[in-house]
Amino acid sequence: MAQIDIFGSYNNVGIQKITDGEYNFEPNFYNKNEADRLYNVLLQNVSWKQESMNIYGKKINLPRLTAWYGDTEKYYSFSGIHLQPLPWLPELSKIKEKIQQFANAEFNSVLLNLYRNGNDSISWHTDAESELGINPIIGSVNFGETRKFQLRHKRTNEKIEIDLNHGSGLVMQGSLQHHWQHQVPKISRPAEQRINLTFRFIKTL
Ligand SMILES: O=C(O)CCC(=O)C(=O)O
Ligand SMILES: [Fe+2]
Repeated sequence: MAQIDIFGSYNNVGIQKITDGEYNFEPNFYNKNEADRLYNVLLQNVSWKQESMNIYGKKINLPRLTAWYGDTEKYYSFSGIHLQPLPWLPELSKIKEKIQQFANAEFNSVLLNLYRNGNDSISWHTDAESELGINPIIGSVNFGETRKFQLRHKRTNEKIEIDLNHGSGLVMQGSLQHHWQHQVPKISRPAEQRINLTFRFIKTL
């Protein structure tokens, strides 16, 4: 298999069964017009916040803006941040319906990330918080700048890279969250803003 660099497979559209997990990538989840419209609606109407983390007593801003929407009785925490979801915006509910169909799964909340430029990022982590249960299904939708989404197997260090383009949809499922970490690294080239939505199902606590 031809390897361009340390990351595997660039040609990874559709359902991909990988070591210890699977994902489904659809670059044309939304057409250009619809993606353009949703990008603008979300940029303007989502309540973007600068959240911070406490690391060894120091307040560190996350390198991106975030927002959290969902069924209002759900509570969620990640990286030590406790959030109470905002009630669904109409456009977010519509995106939820569409990604539910694609993922063949139900979601009750969405975490949104706004990467303002190439300096914004999310570092290696899993979405395997206990509230999400065993083998969580995560539905991701992307607007704006194309950014690299990287997966890294925790044991074998195997790596996969997916370009998450404007209007794309990605579902991570199976045991993927337990065996693979993912990240969106910083880039040095000039970059426009990017909006990512990750839909999740949080079990009632
Ligand atoms: O921006 C992305 O594509 C990934 C975001 C992510 O991993 C997360 O919010 O947990
Ligand atoms: Fe994640």
